[in-house]
Amino acid sequence: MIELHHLTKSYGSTLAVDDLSFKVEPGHVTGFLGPNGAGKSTTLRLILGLDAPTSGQALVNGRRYTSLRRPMREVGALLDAGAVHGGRSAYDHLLCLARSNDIGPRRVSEVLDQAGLAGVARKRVGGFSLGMRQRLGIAAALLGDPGVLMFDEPVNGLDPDGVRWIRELMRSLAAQGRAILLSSHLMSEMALTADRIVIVGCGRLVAEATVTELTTRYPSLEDAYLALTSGSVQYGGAR
Ligand SMILES: Nc1ncnc2c1ncn2[C@@H]1O[C@H](COP(=O)(O)OP(=O)(O)OP(=O)(O)O)[C@@H](O)[C@H]1O
Repeated sequence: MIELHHLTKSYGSTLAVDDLSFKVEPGHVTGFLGPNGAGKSTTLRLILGLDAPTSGQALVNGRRYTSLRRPMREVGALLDAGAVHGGRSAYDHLLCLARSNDIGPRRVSEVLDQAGLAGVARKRVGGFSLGMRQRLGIAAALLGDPGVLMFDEPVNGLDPDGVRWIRELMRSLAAQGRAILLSSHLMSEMALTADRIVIVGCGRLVAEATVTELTTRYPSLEDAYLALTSGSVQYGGAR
């Protein structure tokens, strides 16, 4: 479970996250939506201890990320699939991560298999396509078999087969009782994958509802999103 309590982060005069409170419960895929610059990535970074909140707190299983003894066993995350050493093989990349968290090599092979990368496990990551890097990032997130998982735009660069794989993976991870936080701008995919939605705008909570509630009140999830965020779009193009 992820819990945010009045989470706030400012960078100079920019209030990136503003008094944000919500929970990501086990057994659900919670979609995390908001316009560009709404504070989604900052929130994910704060949950992972990659940045410190100005005030408030983000807890994973009741504790701050930085106080988790073996963090990969509690929470896995895909934030930036490009952040990988290109000179290493996929297997070696995952093995390094595994060793730092007391995870054995058998698990490395399991997640490579699960991510469909077993055939390229010994190839250098530098030669991977964007979709293959996404798959590797997902394999890394799964490495510690964590109960909490966070994914930032996981379908970026994936082909239709990969998109369906991600959708089914997210749903099966939730069905196993894990808490999944999924950030994406792809409304059609979100409607098929998530069952709960949190929408932020200008760092603040705009809406928290089930997909069913939103699609009952509005013609589609996209319509709900556009109506609810109309006042908080900072970078809208001319129409
Ligand atoms: N390290 C930083 N230093 C200064 N400002 C930052 C930093 N990180 C984020 N910001 C600012 O905080 C705000 C929220 O950014 P953030 O990346 O969290 O938004 P987002 O919802 O993830 O956007 P997108 O959908 O475009 O990825 C933006 O105004 C951004 O410019």
